[in-house]
Amino acid sequence: MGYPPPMDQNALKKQVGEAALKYVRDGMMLGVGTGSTVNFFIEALAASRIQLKGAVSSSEASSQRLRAAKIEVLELNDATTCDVYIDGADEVDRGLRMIKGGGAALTREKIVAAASRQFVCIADGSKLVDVLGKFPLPVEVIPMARSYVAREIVTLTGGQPEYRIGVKTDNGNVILDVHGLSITDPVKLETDLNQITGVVTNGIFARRPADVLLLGTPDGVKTSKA
Ligand SMILES: O=C[C@H](O)[C@H](O)[C@H](O)COP(=O)(O)O
Repeated sequence: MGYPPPMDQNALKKQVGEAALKYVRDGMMLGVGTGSTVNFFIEALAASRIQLKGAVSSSEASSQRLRAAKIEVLELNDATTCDVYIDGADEVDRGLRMIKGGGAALTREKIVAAASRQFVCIADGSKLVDVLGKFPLPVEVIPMARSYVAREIVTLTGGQPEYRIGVKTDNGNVILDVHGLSITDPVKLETDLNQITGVVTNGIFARRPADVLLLGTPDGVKTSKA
């Protein structure tokens, strides 16, 4: 006996999900992301006494969880803006730029993030990287353009796009995951990929990075600001 057992990834996700409550106040319009880390945040929010004005959700899955927690979910068009957006990431760098979309929710996430005053990213320590791209980059594509877009991505990036078989986004589109990238200029690649006809959006969040990163580590939650 002596040393406590190491914290597993889920314990670290729970830790940051709970820590994110600090950024949420009564009367706020809250943007809510998608994924296992956000699910811990929704649990913590449901158990808290915080009375929101409402929430805007980035996926059908998160909307269901919010409603189950008796939190009113509004359309972004009705809410107009969100005070804070809380979401996870598949990778995040020290400039608080991210890769997102491992759960196929990237487009709605990017929209809600864009319409929010503050973006708080919550992630376990394994998500922190020096250079984005080890995690295959998700790109949401209009179904009929899939092969064309895949060829254009090869030409543009040299990466290898892989069709995420059996997955349809909440917007009715498909996902290409691009392997083999080392993204040294995330703003440029985010912009360039979005110029390919048939791309809805890609999972680089660099033009609108997070404002705050809460990183779960065995030594506690580490906070970084942009
Ligand atoms: O599409 C999914 C989202 O971008 C998630 O935020 C991302 O995949 C991280 O998910 P998790 O918290 O489950 O690691």
